[in-house]
Amino acid sequence: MALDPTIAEQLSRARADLRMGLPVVIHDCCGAALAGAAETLDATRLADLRALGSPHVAITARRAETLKARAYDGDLARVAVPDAVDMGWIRGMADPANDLAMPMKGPHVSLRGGGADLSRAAIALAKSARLLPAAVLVPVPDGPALAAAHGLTMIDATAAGPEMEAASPMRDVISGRVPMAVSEAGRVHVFRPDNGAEEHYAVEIGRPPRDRPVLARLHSACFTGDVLGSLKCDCGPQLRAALARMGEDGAGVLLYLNQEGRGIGLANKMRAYSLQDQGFDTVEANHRLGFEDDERDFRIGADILKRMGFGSVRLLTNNPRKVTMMQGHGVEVTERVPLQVGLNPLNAKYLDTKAKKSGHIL
Ligand SMILES: Nc1nc2c(ncn2[C@@H]2O[C@H](COP(=O)(O)OP(=O)(O)OP(=O)(O)O)[C@@H](O)[C@H]2O)c(=O)[nH]1
Ligand SMILES: [Zn+2]
Repeated sequence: MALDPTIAEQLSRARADLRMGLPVVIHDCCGAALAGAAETLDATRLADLRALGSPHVAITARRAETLKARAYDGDLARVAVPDAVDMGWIRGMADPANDLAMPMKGPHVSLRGGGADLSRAAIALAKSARLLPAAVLVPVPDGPALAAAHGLTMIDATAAGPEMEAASPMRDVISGRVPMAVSEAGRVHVFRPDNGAEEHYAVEIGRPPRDRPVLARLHSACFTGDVLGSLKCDCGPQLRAALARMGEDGAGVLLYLNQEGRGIGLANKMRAYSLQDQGFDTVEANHRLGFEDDERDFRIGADILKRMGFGSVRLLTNNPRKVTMMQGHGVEVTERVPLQVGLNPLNAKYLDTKAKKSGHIL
């Protein structure tokens, strides 16, 4: 029936559940598990999980490396939750905040064999909910019965994998005129993905012709830099310089993509900042949290540009990866236009790390 939620809709519900601390049922051909996010599960719900069997905590191989836990499943590790531990232990497995002050005591017992697909889906869900990429799972004999009995969201891991990998169709919801300091001919377009994820915005300056390369900027949201004027990064000055340049030229398009913290969300970015205060650089901090260096989905930017009718761009960026990604997703980059602004004593090391480890051109 058309009223039945699609897998994309079920995943969106599951993200909301996990953010609230409510476990979800994940199943595939071979079994089922009850899964909660390590960040949000509480003691009562952990007790509920324990009443059903022996839980394990699933963490990414990046996080496992820091904890010295064996990642037998390649990209992830499933670590048995000892009987005597409480939620503090589970949070310690997921959150590196106290790694240095109070290291987690091993040895950690990693599970081996038996398949890790349900754990993989649970980590991917936690990550896409912008939580720490770690989940607590307990195998259950009859997933559908458990979900029905308690009104829990149920996810088919086999369908969820490809759905989470796929780019969600984006709707052009509305646009409105916004006169701006850099140009009175400003217009903001709002794009909404079908899968219930964040909206993204396109700021169009003037009326750039669609049949010629447009001056374009893909700007990833940075609340601290864009709004607060943080000196830890160069985002605020880059945002303003890009808009100013488009204003001077009389035409351009700036995509404001809600991919805060290179796609890990503001809470996780603040966790990364705390680690940076402990001496780790921007890339190491992401890894200790269990993330990759850059978790952004660059297809979103390419899709929005194409939907607006732009097939080729002069891209304002210092990041060669953005150029490759645009080309790979059907947007021709006729020129990379450097955007080097906002260097200050407090972000010099950060920019140096981006040049050395992430290939940015200084
Ligand atoms: N995870 C994480 N994200 C950060 C950090 N500092 C800034 N960001 C985010 O990084 C994104 C900006 O990415 P950058 O790498 O500065 O720039 P870029 O967009 O890849 O490249 P340019 O086009 O040259 O600016 C924004 O989403 C910021 O919120 C940090 O230390 N850790
Ligand atoms: Zn920033």
